[in-house]
Amino acid sequence: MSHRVDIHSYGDLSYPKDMLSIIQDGLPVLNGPPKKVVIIGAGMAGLVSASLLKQAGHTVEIIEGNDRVGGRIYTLRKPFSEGQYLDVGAMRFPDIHELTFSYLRKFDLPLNEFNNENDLYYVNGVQSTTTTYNQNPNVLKFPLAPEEQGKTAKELLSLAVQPYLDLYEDASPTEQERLRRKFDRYSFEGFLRYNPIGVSLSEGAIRKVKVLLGIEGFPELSFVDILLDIVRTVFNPDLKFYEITGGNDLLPKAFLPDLSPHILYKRKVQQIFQEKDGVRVVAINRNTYEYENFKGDYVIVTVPYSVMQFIDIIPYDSISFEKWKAIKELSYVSSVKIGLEFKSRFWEELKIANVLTDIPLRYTYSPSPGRQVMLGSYSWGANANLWNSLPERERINEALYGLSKVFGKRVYEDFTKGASYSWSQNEFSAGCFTLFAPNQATDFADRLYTPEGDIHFAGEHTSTFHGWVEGAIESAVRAANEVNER
Ligand SMILES: Cc1cc2nc3c(=O)[nH]c(=O)nc-3n(C[C@H](O)[C@H](O)[C@H](O)COP(=O)(O)OP(=O)(O)OC[C@H]3O[C@@H](n4cnc5c(N)ncnc54)[C@H](O)[C@@H]3O)c2cc1C
Ligand SMILES: N[C@@H](Cc1ccccc1)C(=O)O
Repeated sequence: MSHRVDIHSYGDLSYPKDMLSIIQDGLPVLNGPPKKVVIIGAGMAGLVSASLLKQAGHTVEIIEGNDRVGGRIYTLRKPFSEGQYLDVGAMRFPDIHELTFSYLRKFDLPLNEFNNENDLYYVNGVQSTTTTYNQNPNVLKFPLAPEEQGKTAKELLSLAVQPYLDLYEDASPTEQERLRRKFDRYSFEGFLRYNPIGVSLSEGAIRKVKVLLGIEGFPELSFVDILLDIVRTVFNPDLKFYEITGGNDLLPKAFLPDLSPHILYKRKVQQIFQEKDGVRVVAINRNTYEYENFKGDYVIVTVPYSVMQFIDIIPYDSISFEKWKAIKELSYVSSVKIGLEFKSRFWEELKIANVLTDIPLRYTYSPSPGRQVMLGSYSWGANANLWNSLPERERINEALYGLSKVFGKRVYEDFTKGASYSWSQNEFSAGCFTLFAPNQATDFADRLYTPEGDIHFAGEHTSTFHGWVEGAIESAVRAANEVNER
């Protein structure tokens, strides 16, 4: 699979070229009077759009429901020891995400490589190093058809999707859009079973692909979105991943010296009024439980559409039926992460850092040197919902038990403290990130991001990089440019 993730960007700015120049040189300072812009949400989309608009001379006010900036970039430091932490939200940045790296460099944040390599499979009751598996893929005992024998999950997936990629890879953006829509009706599982243009895989081969390429939790979701967002990034061995040394929350926090005076925390927005002279945002102040009004010429909403359903827009029909449909139907994936702090880095003795398994853990990532908090379990979709059934204490016990099957009783001897985070139980996201269901790319198309009246929309869900910080930034640059040009 090719190194570059194919890019189609919404709006009239090119990705990454136009967007990089805006990040580096600012928005064009237009000759109109400065505008008052209310921005809802202080995650990356809110922070980037606010910083660009402020730099271009506009007045910005950021209304944030939580008590911190960052949103789904969240570095959990309590209850871990001093200097220890777990990124329970965004944890890795692929080096092809040029907008993200533009900000990491702009703020001169210290980076270290994120070890994204899988060392061990524990699947179908079999433990095998990745090396052994690559030499003999049959070692994991998936029941395969004769012509599938000896093939890795990546080879099986290529059998099925390469004809689509061959069509797509060198096509024009218009042709790529047509192809995306043509295959938008397929779920990932559906494409592999009824393959419209390639080899249909056996049931055993489909399970092998789902488990080993991270789709097991949401095979019912869009083939096209999953292929672009996960398979060709997270499981792409050609990409290098990085993290911020000290925690990824240092990225949103880097905006604070400039934006702190403009952020109001613990204000949960409940209504947006579109009025003759602009917009009025009503929020409940979580300190005083009083309602507060914020007026502006325009508003940029960066809130995930999942929780956007708790916000009224008045008049209701001041935004289109199609936009309401997108807000009410857009698919969000759940995710649970479990952090376990240990006295030692015992996994180094076994030379096993990252594990991919079909037991409830699903993915285990060991921390970079100097850190003792392991991401004991990281799961998505249905696999995450399994963990949502457990109270915190049980989640930690089950995660330790799962790890002990790989790492032995050292897990219990060295364990000191743990914590879990479930994103579907977060009132400010009600999920982890967007992943289209079949037909949603076609159904929603441009409606996801287009402004309506004086309301503009940003956030990873309105971007072409669902589930990545890159998407939040891309959407923020687009939305800030839209407002700046009005
Ligand atoms: C578990 C997990 C793992 C991830 N891994 C990666 C990764 O490794 N690499 C990567 O690049 N990306 C990753 N992502 C995706 C990345 O974190 C997001 O795409 C990005 O942070 C989203 O930014 P945003 O500004 O669009 O939304 P958010 O960060 O969600 O910001 C929205 C803001 O709005 C606020 N808000 C919500 N409702 C209201 C309201 N009613 N009133 C006021 N404020 C409100 C929220 O508190 C939040 O601060 C991951 C996400 C999760 C959850
Ligand atoms: N950004 C997520 C990967 C992801 C993106 C989009 C959909 C699903 C998963 C991570 O790195 O963990």
